[in-house]
Amino acid sequence: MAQVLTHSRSVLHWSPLWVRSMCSLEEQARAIFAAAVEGVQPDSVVRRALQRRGDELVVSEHSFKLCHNLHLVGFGKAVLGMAAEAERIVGDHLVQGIVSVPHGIQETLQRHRKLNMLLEASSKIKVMEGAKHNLPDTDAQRSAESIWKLASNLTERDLLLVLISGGGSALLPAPVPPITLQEKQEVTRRLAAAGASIQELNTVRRALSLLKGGGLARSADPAQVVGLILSDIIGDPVDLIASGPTVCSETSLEEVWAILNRYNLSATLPLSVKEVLNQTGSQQRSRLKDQPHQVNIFNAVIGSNAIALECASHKAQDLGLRPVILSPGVSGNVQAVAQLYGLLSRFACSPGKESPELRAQILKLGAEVGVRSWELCNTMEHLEAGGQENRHATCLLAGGEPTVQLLGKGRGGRNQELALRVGLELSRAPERSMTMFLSGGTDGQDGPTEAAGAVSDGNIEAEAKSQGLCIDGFLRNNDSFTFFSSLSKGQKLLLPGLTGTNVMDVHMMILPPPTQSS
Ligand SMILES: Nc1ncnc2c1ncn2[C@@H]1O[C@H](COP(=O)(O)OP(=O)(O)OP(=O)(O)O)[C@@H](O)[C@H]1O
Ligand SMILES: O=C(O)[C@H](O)CO
Repeated sequence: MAQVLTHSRSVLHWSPLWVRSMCSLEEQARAIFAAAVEGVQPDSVVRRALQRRGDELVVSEHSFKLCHNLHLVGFGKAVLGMAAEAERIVGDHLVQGIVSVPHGIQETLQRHRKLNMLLEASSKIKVMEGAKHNLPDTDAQRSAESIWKLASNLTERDLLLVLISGGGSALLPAPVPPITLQEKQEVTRRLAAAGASIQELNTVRRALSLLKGGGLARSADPAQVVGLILSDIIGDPVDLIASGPTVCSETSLEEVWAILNRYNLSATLPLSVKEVLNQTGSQQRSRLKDQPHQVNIFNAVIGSNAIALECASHKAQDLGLRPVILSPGVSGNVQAVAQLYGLLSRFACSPGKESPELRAQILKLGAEVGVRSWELCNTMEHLEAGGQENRHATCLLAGGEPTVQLLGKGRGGRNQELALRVGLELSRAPERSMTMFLSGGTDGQDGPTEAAGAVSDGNIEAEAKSQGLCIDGFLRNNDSFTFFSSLSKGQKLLLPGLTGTNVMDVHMMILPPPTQSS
């Protein structure tokens, strides 16, 4: 492409050629995001993971005998679609099922015409809604009791298929007596408000619950348990996703107390919680009085951020781009994540000329946001090779769940804030860059907003200025949704609607070959 910037970085000087090219990059970025989400739809993940071979059910090369002995339970935001597909696959081998799903989800899926995620009228699966606002409530507790009863009545000839996805912890509350639901909820609420991570939160939840931390699988013994898990936690830790009801974990009470101490909660815990956490090993064993010596459990992660990135990568290739996957584990402060993407764009803009300082800065920032140095080195190698090859644009893909420090009172989400911050990095970079950035939540909802995320590029600061919008002000107030809604009539927002799945966020940078970008 010829010279694309005619004079300065001001919006008034971007050539029509440049604007056209950016539009098509944006369309490509949106299509790649759609492919990432499509690849982790609840029905597609179940279809890929679960096969029928005659009277056998096959999951990741493991086969289980079917003889009208299959029982199904599920809990989480995506399990309705998973259950619908599982029922289509197992047919009349299904005896009964119960799924605990978010309040209002059936009506929402109907409204969005996601009919393949709904059960047939003749379904043998009972749908129980609960956990309004993602908080465990008495409806969810009733669902948990029904699920426990179903599991406890199984025999050794039965197969229990357990469908698990994010949001499952709130949808399967079963506090250890004498802890009440309100007390358990209060402990988790206070931990979350104090800034505890999901790993810390679920470690505590496991210790206070009858069904979490393998309790559900234990209650199903001697039946064979098969857990199919759609992961919404970085690294796909099966013992922590939905607090691991099918993973018999040895929760160390020291670890639980350490977490409660870390957030200064130990002294003010309800007495019932202290009582349960102070139980001796033998008291705990008698609480789980039917605890078997060996439980037959098989767990498989069937959908994850990494799988979404793979699907995105295939789409990018189909569109003629060079896909490079950075990491599915991006975490940490959104500001640091934005800086890292800004630096990677700079790196890609100057192949062969990058300074050792730039490389060192990238490695340092990467470590702060959960990206390992081998992932960064691998990515930089690909970016260099792409620069030398000089033909195709590179599509850099990453995923995870960064965090936003909420200081303002505006409306936004971590994806929109990230897109805005990366746009600013690109706008203020010393090199002219045609990099296009996209960040989106795979569930279709970014924070308390209607959008999943947004796209941005190095033109955003000038564009905002020409429309009287001051980016720094919006950022100070965590008001990224209001910003993107106002900018160019909301054209940069990503609005896929509710997707029915959730494997955290997808980040994407499309980096044109250096001759086009500098
Ligand atoms: N005004 C805002 N600006 C930026 N981020 C925000 C804002 N308000 C909330 N958030 C962030 O949005 C996140 C919560 O939104 P969301 O419900 O999409 O999270 P989630 O982790 O994807 O939830 P789930 O996994 O249960 O779907 C929190 O990380 C919070 O910091
Ligand atoms: O349900 C939960 O615990 C969270 O979504 C993490 O899996």
